[in-house]
Order: sequence, then structure tokens, then C-alpha cells
Amino acid sequence: MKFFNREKEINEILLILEEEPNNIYFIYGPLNSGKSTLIREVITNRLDKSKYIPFFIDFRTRNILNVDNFIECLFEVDEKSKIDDFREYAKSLADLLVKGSEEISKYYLGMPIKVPKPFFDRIFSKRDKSADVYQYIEYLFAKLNEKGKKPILIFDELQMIREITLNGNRLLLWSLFQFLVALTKVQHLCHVFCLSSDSLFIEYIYGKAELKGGVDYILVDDFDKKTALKFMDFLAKQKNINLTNEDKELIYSYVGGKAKYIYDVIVKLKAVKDLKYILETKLEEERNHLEELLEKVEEDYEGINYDEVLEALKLFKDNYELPKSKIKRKIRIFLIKENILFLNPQKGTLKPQSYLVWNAIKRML
Ligand SMILES: Nc1ncnc2c1ncn2[C@@H]1O[C@H](COP(=O)(O)OP(=O)(O)OP(=O)(O)O)[C@@H](O)[C@H]1O
Repeated sequence: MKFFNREKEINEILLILEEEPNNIYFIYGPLNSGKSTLIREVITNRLDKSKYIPFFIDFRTRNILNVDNFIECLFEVDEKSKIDDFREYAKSLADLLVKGSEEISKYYLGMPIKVPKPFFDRIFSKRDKSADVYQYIEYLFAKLNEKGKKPILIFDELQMIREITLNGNRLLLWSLFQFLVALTKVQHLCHVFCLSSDSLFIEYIYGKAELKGGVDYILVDDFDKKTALKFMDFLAKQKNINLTNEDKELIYSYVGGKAKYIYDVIVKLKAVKDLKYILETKLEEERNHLEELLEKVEEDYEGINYDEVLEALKLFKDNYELPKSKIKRKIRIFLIKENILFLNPQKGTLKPQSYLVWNAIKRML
């Protein structure tokens, strides 16, 4: 897949990287808007590799039930290493990364942080595992800084650890944030980016007074109309497909500026040819999904009032975006959780997760 556009967001990230690390950045946006694709593009193609070392921690495909799972996600275990002293290992790893050996190209693809086996095993024998983990990362990052390299720490789908507690009942998330604030705002040792498509999670972070002043947000929204039409041209050229202006307008009217859907439609067009049929099928799928959800609510689902849900959805018949206060908290949380609505906590607004959802609402109600 060739990467398209996002110059504004890429420049924003590159400018942040040029400054001393001072904030934890949350990259958020509607489902499938292109958050991961964007950050991967920055890491692999747009970064000055002589200055930065990126570490990519992916919670997306992992089932994180406890702190042990979290630690396993952070690290890649060096099974061959006999080194027990984490400082000794961190020094040699920093040397390796800075020298740009074969290891480094692996890291550019977004590997987690490498750790020696004996130290890794020891972490798990301790009651307070997080302390050792944080100490090791901080030490490694300090060594990289000494050698003139800035680490970039990226967490994809960070909300996966939201419910995990450390010993007792302290949330792992807050202990991690405390550590990340120390790495950024206090010691300026590394840049931190957290990606999430869970807008309730972003709202939760946004509302935390203790994080104010240490956190900032980057919205990666669906493409606007002009960019979406250009994206269609870009894909059509790659796939050797002819798209008329009418075709492009039609695609946009069904799926809006969601990169993933535009991509899917154009790929399908190669085999199926009938554009209207492809778009109608997609819309019917979305409408069925919405219908099923409403049926569930009608049969009494988690105490959600059916009429209130209908009223809330009807508000979108003539509006694409609304202030969140227009919909009762319980109902809007339900619709956000079910991925019908997307919440922008910075603007305090709600909109359908996609044009497809919007069209399904309009067709059904
Ligand atoms: N800038 C882009 N150029 C080309 N294709 C893109 C771009 N952005 C997104 N896509 C397409 O959209 C798909 C979804 O993007 P991606 O997985 O990055 O979205 P996301 O916002 O991270 O998703 P999620 O909501 O699951 O977190 C990609 O696999 C790709 O096909």
C-alpha cells in the first residue's frame, strides 16, 4: 500500500520531534481514519534516522489481562543474553542502536524494547514488577540521549490497559503516565505518542486534571472532501481503474473521507465493476448492523431506553456533527461504545463514526 498525503499531521509530528520532549501526545480519531498508517509512515520514511530511535509498543493484537501481559508487550526478550545486570545490557544495546548495525533496521519496523533474558525473568519474580521495568527503560533512554539519539516511544491502542491494576488497586495506566510524564516533561528523555480510536478513553484522559499541562492531542480525522477525491485519483491510478468525477462524487456520498472504506471500494471495483452495487452492499451491511443493535436495545439491553436511542439518532438526520450535550450521557456513551458515534473531546462534539453510519441512520429513521 502506498501512503497518501497527511502532510499537515506529518509536519505537526516532525515539528514536535524537533523540540525537547515536553508532552505525552495522544493521536486520536474515528475508527480506521489512518492513525497507525500515519505513525508508521513517519517512523519508516520521514524520520531523520541519524537523530531518533523509535520503539513501537503494539497492544492492538494482544489480549492484555494483567501486568505480566503488559510487560511482555513492552519487551522483546534477548534469549541468548546471559547478562543479568540491566545497566550493562542497556549500555551495549545503546551502542548497538547508535552504531546502526543490523539491529537498528529491525527497530525501525517498530520493535519493542530489547531486554536480556536473566533480567526479564527476574522482573517476574518480584512483587513490584513495574519499578524494574521503568528503571531499565529510563536507563536505556538516558544512554541513548548521551549518545545524541532521541528515543521515540509509541503505544498503539493504549486503552487496552485501562482496567489493569498493579498490586493492590492502583491503576497501571496512572503509574505508566507518571513514568511517561517523568520521561517527557521532567527529564526530556524521549518523545511519547499514544494512539487510540477509543474516544471515550481519550475523553477520560482529557478530563484528568492531574494530566493537564503534560498531555496534548493530535486529531487524525477522516479526509475532507477535496482530499478524499484526490485519494480516489491516487488509488485509481495505482489500480489502473478509470473513475469519472461522477463516480468519485458517488463514492464520497456513500463512504465520505474514510481512507479504509475508499480503499476497499476501489479495490473491489477491479473485480466487481458495478460501483453502485458495491456501495449499496456496503451501506446495507451498515444498516443491518444498526438494525440489529436497535433490536437488541428494544429487547432491553443494559437498561438503555429504546426511544431515547431513536431520538438521539434522529438528531443526525439533518446534522453531521452536534454538541455532545444534545444527547443524554448514558445514551451517548452507549452509542460511542457501539461505534455508532465518535466523540471529539477537544471540541465536545459527536458525529457518526463514518458517512456510512450516517447514511445508515438516514436510511433507517
Ligand atoms: N494516508 C493513507 N494513505 C493510504 N492509505 C491509508 C492512509 N490512511 C489510511 N489508509 C488506509 O486505511 C486503512 C486503515 O488505516 P489505519 O489502520 O491506519 O487506521 P487507524 O485509524 O489506525 O485504525 P483503528 O481505528 O483501528 O485504530 C489502512 O490499512 C489503509 O488501507
